[in-house]
Amino acid sequence: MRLIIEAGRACDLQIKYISVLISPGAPVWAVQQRIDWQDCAFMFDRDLLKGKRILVTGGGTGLGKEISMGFAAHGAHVFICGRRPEILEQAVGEIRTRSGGQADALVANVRDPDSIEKMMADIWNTGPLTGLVNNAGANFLAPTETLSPRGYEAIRSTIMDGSFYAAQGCGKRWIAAGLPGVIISNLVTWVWTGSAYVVPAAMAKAAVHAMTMSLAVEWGPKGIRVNAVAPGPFPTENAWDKLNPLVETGVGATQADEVPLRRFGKMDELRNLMIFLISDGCSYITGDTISIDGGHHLAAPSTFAGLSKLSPEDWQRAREAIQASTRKEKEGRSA
Ligand SMILES: CCCCCCC/C=C/C(=O)SCCNC(=O)CCNC(=O)[C@H](O)C(C)(C)COP(=O)(O)OP(=O)(O)OC[C@H]1O[C@@H](n2cnc3c(N)ncnc32)[C@H](O)[C@@H]1OP(=O)(O)O
Ligand SMILES: NC(=O)C1=CN([C@@H]2O[C@H](COP(=O)(O)OP(=O)(O)OC[C@H]3O[C@@H](n4cnc5c(N)ncnc54)[C@H](OP(=O)(O)O)[C@@H]3O)[C@@H](O)[C@H]2O)C=CC1
Repeated sequence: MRLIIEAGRACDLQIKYISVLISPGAPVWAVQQRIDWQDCAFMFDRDLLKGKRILVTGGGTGLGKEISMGFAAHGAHVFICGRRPEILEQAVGEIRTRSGGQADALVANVRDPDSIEKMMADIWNTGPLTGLVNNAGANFLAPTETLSPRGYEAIRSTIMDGSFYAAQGCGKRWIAAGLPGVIISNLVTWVWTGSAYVVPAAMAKAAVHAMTMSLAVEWGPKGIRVNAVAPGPFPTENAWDKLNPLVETGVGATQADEVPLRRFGKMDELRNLMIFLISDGCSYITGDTISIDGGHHLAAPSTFAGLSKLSPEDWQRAREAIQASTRKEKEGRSA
């Protein structure tokens, strides 16, 4: 909680500065929304994604919700999925209201291929998708020697299996119908650097990086583009609960001060890259993983290497804090 407040404070500073210019006295969230849409409107035509139908896995929270918001605001019909119906319904309401665009939610568990297949069939019943964003993710800090098979499996299956089955579900339908398509996976810069203490996530994201290059070649002749983005730190509630649960866990990966651009990423910046990559204007880019991290991974503090100073007692407290966050999430799940 402390660290979320810190991230919020860093964000507030930027927002306050701009709020003086735009709307003095407006609540911070309202100013933020107005700034977000202004920036997007300057960057792209608001009809850029008209006619597109895009699934964003894990689109009910965090980066997935923000990306979905950007697509819908540029004319796309977005579909979001996750395991918590209430969270998804809230997100759909927010996306429709803020973007003025179209959004629908489906409950699905990307760790389960049958659940993904059912979701794809349900979506295709109303028309084909034109794009997929593999965004659903799972992660928590832990010394690798303490991980149980179930802990490893939870992370690997969400990231690696989920991205594979979702890509395959779309790809096979596009190929059968002779339709083009676009796939973008949301990775992390650890695909190049690795990271201590989040080894299953670093491994699984690297696997999806390999899938990106491989499928770009296999499906390129069929008109299917496959790319990925590798963000640096963009603070979200869930990611920070799982990756920065204690005062002691504030090291390189989740800190802004060693990013060469000296700040966290902004949602608008990620949205702009995603809108570009999924649009027809980007038709000659495939097989690439594009970093969006303010130069973080090149300056080398972008991992959790600094956590080697934690004691076993610190790790126990970290584990309890992370698991309290997971328990809170689980209360809302129906899949
Ligand atoms: C340079 C960049 C900087 C920033 C990079 C940010 C990169 C971001 C990556 C992210 O993806 S952040 C996303 C965070 N959001 C989530 O993780 C949402 C989804 N999370 C979940 O579903 C859970 O948190 C889960 C634990 C991953 C899986 O849930 P599931 O219901 O399957 O789990 P459980 O039954 O609760 O646990 C399974 C297994 O895992 C063990 N475990 C859980 N927490 C810990 C821990 N902290 N340490 C060690 N082990 C843990 C748990 O004990 C279970 O194992 P068993 O005990 O049953 O053997
Ligand atoms: N925040 C950051 O700084 C960075 C994030 N990323 C990546 O961005 C993505 C989003 O992260 P972020 O927004 O921070 O975190 P969130 O936890 O907010 O997002 C993860 C989303 O995935 C969904 N999800 C998790 N497991 C499953 C599952 N089995 N089936 C369906 N949906 C699932 C969750 O919903 P539910 O639990 O309801 O199923 C949630 O909406 C992740 O892939 C992450 O690795 C990459 C680099 C940096």
